[in-house]
Amino acid sequence: MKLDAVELRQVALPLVSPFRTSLGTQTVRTALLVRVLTDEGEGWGECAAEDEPTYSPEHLAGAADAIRRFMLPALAPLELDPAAVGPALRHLRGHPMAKAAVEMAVLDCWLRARRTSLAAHLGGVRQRVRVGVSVGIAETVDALLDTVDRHLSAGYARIKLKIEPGWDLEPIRAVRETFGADVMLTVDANTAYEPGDLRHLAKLDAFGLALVEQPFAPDDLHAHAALAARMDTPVCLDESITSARDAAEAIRRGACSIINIKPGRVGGYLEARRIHDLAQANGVPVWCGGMLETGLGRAANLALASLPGFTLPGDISATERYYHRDITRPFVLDGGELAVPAEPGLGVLPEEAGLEACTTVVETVSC
Ligand SMILES: CSCC[C@@H](NC(=O)CCC(=O)O)C(=O)O
Ligand SMILES: [Mg+2]
Repeated sequence: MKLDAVELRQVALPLVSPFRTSLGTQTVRTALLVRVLTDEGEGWGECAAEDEPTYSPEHLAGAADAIRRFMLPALAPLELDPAAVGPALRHLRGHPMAKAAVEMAVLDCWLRARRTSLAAHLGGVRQRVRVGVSVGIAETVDALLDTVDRHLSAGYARIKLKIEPGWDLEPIRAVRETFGADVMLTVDANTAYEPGDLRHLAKLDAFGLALVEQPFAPDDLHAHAALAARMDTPVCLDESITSARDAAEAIRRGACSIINIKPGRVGGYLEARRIHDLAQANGVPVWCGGMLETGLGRAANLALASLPGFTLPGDISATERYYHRDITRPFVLDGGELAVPAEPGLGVLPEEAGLEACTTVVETVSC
């Protein structure tokens, strides 16, 4: 498959409500979309990078620049298939989310031309996946309880609460006491705590949480291992895991016993599968994290979440959790589950009207 041209498009999707984490508050999701035009058809990819480099070192404008100036010139001369993209970009350091977006577009195009779904290509075993929802830091505990009640009524299989110093034990206790012991509950700190908070964090053991996600800095495996040794509640890593090699090291060091896999963070869906396989070989459950993706990334994440080792509900919420209007058909929760797209490629396409309505920038790079 040969690249003829690549379209880089920025879309801005207003959120239905502000989403606050320890990293800040989001009211709009600006996303970079990659469309490859090839001799075998077209394919779409979505870059997980956000406007600002707060979740990870990447940001949207930098990702677009890295794709435009370095990745496309490296790929243009090649006869491509999805497995060739990673090796062809290996000489470029970092930029996993930018690389993942390009590989995803090549995957979509290549699979559509071969009438194969991404789930089938990755080795999916489920037609539907149980999904959870991520709940931001709220103004008050009462407001949090209202939000959790709404999501439980919608049927979500797991509630994830964002926490940070000053917003942790009290809201978790209130949710547990209000909704009972049977609700699957997790927390995510997005690296907000310091090693000196270890004794405080160990108190999370009192709430029967399914996991505690990324309390410390991405590169502090020692602190995560120390907490894991002090707590019965499993420690899950997110920002720390940017490759299968990172996953192997974190497991070896006892820094995690569960992994949140985000294809953008690790450089693509093929590396995500490698992490899944490695985690399975080590008895480590995995689940699919979210980056407030549009329906393109949401569809691809459902394909990934259909693999056998994805045994915990992921952050793949229904479209309405974040957006009044998406660029693809909406994903609708049914009994706490979402259906895995079975059509070729991603199984979804942007809808012209919706796409144009939220497009802020579009450029075409000839290859
Ligand atoms: C900083 S918010 C994005 C990263 C965050 N993602 C979520 O909380 C889930 C977002 C979603 O539902 O897509 C995480 O660290 O897991
Ligand atoms: Mg996280």
